[in-house]
Amino acid sequence: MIRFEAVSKIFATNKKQTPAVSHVSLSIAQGEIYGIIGFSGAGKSTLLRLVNLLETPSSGKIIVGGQDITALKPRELRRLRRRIGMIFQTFNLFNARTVFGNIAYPLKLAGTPKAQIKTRVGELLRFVGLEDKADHYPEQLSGGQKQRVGIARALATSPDILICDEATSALDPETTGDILKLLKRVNEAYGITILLITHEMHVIRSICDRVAVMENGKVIEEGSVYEIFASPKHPTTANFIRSVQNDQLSPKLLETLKSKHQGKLFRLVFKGGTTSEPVLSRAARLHNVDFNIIYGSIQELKGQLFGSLIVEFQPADEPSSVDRLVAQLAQTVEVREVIDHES
Ligand SMILES: Nc1ncnc2c1ncn2[C@@H]1O[C@H](COP(=O)(O)OP(=O)(O)OP(=O)(O)O)[C@@H](O)[C@H]1O
Repeated sequence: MIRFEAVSKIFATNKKQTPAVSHVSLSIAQGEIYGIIGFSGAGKSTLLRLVNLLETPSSGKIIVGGQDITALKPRELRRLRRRIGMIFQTFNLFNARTVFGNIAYPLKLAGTPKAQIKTRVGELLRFVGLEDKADHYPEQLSGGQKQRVGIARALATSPDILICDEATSALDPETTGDILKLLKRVNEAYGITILLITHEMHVIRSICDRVAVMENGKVIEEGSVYEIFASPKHPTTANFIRSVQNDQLSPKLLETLKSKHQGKLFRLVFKGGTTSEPVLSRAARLHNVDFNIIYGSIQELKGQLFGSLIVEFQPADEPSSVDRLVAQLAQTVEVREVIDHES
């Protein structure tokens, strides 16, 4: 659906060259929700804006729906842009137009007859849950409601692709959750491919199928959300994951735990189909070791379990039983003893 082939974008200002995007190659399949994550300045916005040619690439090809868009004539480009809806962090609504007027705007531009506009806007208002707000002005709406209007407007011309530029970054956590659910519904109900950029890993975890991690204009890691969460390869990716995992011990917390617990501490990392309880309790019973789950979390991600626990093992009789337990657990989960601060 969308393919970047060795795409670069260099901004040239006052004799200074800024390579915002460097040799990026990516493929986004039809119907997928694809996330691009990175810190500020990584090049995410520039990459997103290349999809509808709000920026033109310095080199490389961008293929959308089988067409190399860098070669489009102005008229074809206008047609392409109608197939790509866009929503923004700051909503970008027209303050002087009502909610109805905002959503109707792209349809008016496309020359849609009045009666058809009325029907379509009505449908969209129902879809985003704002039927009662048609005559309100943006300043009378909350941030979440404004973004719903932004989404309805972006969907007005029935695009195949929706691109989202930090669409939830200005919203509180609860409203963020509602907007993410709405985006998921957009994807499922209309089969629209969604490409979003964010600096928040929880956004990726909530709705994306695949993710690319960007740093200094480059894609440093790419894959399914599960693969990336379960086995991050790049330290920046691991940092993003830590920001939502809440299973890392600070040196201070480790000290406190060690002073309270006499047994050995182990981190058990669960990936894929293993479940925490039966694996752990069965093995502990077999080897006559008491266990105590101290810290961590296991969660479901894309239908698979994933996460880690810090567990204390205390042998009921002989100390070597802990070694045998660890050897058995290591066949199904990753096990490592927690001795010092974990980096
Ligand atoms: N129009 C421009 N002219 C010159 N430099 C630019 C321009 N737009 C972006 N840049 C530079 O390109 C780099 C990438 O910027 P970009 O906005 O794409 O990153 P980002 O990951 O989206 O960051 P943020 O989340 O802060 O927007 C930065 O160094 C930025 O300063």
